[in-house]
Amino acid sequence: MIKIDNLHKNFGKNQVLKGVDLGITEGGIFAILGPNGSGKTTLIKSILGMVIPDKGDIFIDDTPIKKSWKYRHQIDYLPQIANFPANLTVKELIRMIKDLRNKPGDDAALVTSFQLSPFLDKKLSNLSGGTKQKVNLVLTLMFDSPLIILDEPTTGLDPIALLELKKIIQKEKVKGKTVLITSHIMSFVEEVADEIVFLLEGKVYFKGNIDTLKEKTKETDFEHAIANLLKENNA
Ligand SMILES: Nc1ncnc2c1ncn2[C@@H]1O[C@H](COP(=O)(O)OP(=O)(O)OP(=O)(O)O)[C@@H](O)[C@H]1O
Repeated sequence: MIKIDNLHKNFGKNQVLKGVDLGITEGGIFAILGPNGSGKTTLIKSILGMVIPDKGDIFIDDTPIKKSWKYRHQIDYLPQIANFPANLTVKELIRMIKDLRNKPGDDAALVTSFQLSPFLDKKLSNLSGGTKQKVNLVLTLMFDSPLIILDEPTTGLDPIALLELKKIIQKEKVKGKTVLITSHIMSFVEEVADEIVFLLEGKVYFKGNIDTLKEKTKETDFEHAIANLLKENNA
């Protein structure tokens, strides 16, 4: 579904991606991990065409994304930081995003799952951080696209919302969707991810499932296995 060849991206002197090669097959949940600043968001934004790489190619369903934009209709994206127009109500924002995408969106079940009904007529500026994140998730997950990209979806969520999010992501996977997630919450990653893609030093340092990672690092616990990857590299 996604193929990335030798991707490079610099921001000035800061070489963030230094030859990323990655293949993501269709169907399943893939966690993109790595220390702060390792380039996870840069990689995601490159896939979305929001960051233009200096070198390398990205293919989605065998088509290069360069100079193309139509492929983005097939992607539902949750940005790490969402900037909502403060004066709109939640209901108005949901309607606006549906109009903008010109696609039917099924928000009702998500509003129920995240217990957002009492907030529908409230202005976005009056919502708490966690409630804003739930709205952000509704805006992303209400469309039925084959590829879902979630940048730090767990930020600010309470335990009930976190449980709902896990259920929703698993349901999407069962439907055959491909889900890319970044998260610093290792327990969440361990529960949902089929595969780990670990970025370090601008490259994919490890790709595989959690059992393989544990074997490779000789750790029985996932969090320690990840820490071990970093130690191994002296990062
Ligand atoms: N638009 C930009 N202009 C300049 N530097 C940028 C820009 N976007 C990202 N960077 C830099 O690129 C590096 C990678 O950032 P990125 O946000 O991709 O990392 P990340 O792995 O997602 O980090 P985190 O775990 O903290 O979210 C950082 O050093 C960051 O400062």
